[in-house]
Amino acid sequence: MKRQLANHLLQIEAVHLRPNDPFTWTSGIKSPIYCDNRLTLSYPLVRRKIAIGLEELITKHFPSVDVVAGTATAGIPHAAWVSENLNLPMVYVRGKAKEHGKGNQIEGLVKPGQNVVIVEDLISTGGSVITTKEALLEAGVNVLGVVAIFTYGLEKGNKQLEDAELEYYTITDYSTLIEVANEQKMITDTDLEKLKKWRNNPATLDWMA
Ligand SMILES: O=P(O)(O)OC[C@H]1O[C@H](OP(=O)(O)OP(=O)(O)O)[C@H](O)[C@@H]1O
Ligand SMILES: O=C(O)c1cc(=O)[nH]c(=O)[nH]1
Repeated sequence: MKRQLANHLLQIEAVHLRPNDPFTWTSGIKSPIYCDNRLTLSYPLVRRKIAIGLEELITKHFPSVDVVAGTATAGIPHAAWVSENLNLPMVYVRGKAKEHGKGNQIEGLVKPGQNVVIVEDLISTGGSVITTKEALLEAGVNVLGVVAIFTYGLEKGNKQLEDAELEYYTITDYSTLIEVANEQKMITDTDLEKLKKWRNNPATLDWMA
C-alpha cells in the first residue's frame, strides 16, 4: 500500500518539485517539494484507495473509535468518506474558532468522553493535528490518535507529536515517495540526494547548494 499510494500520488502529479524556487509551507518552512493531496479528490479510484487505507489504519490501531474528526480543510473530504464507510459520526475542526456565526472551532457534534480519531491529509511539522487535538480536548473528548495519507517524517514533526502524546499512522511517506520517484526516473540520483539532505535539515537552505 505504501508504494502503491506513493505511485498514485506521482502519477496524478500531486507531487511538485521546485528546488530552485522553494515552496513556503504552512509552518513557514521553505521546501523544494510540495505534495498536494487535494488533487486526489479528482480521482475516484485514488481517493477510494485512500479511504480504504485510512480505514484499515483506524480499525487496526484505534478500534474503539466513536467519532472521526477531519482537519480543515484538506482532511475534511477524506474524513467524510471514511466516516461514511465505517458508519461513524463525523466532525471537522477548524484551525481556529470562527469569528462570526456560532464561533465554533469544532463543527458537528462531539460529546464528552467519546473516543475520537483525527483524519489529516498530510503531516509536516504536526502543528495542524496538534491544534486539532487541543480543540478536541477542550471539548472533553478522548483523542485516540491520527491517521493521515502522508508524512514527511521530519524530526521536528516526530518530536512535536511525541511531546503532544499524539500517536499517528500514515498510508505512505516521504522516504517511500522519493524512492519510487527515483526508480521511475522521475527524479535523478542527484535530486534524490538533495531531497534526502533537505529532509535531514529542512530549517536551512543548505540542501540547495
Ligand atoms: O504538519 P503541519 O506543519 O501542520 O502541515 C501540514 C498541514 O498543512 C496543510 O494544510 P494548509 O495549512 O495548507 O491548509 P489546508 O488544509 O486548508 O489546505 C496540510 O493540509 C496539513 O493540514
Ligand atoms: O506543510 C505544508 O504546508 C504542506 C506541505 C505539503 O507538501 N503539502 C501541503 O499541502 N502542505
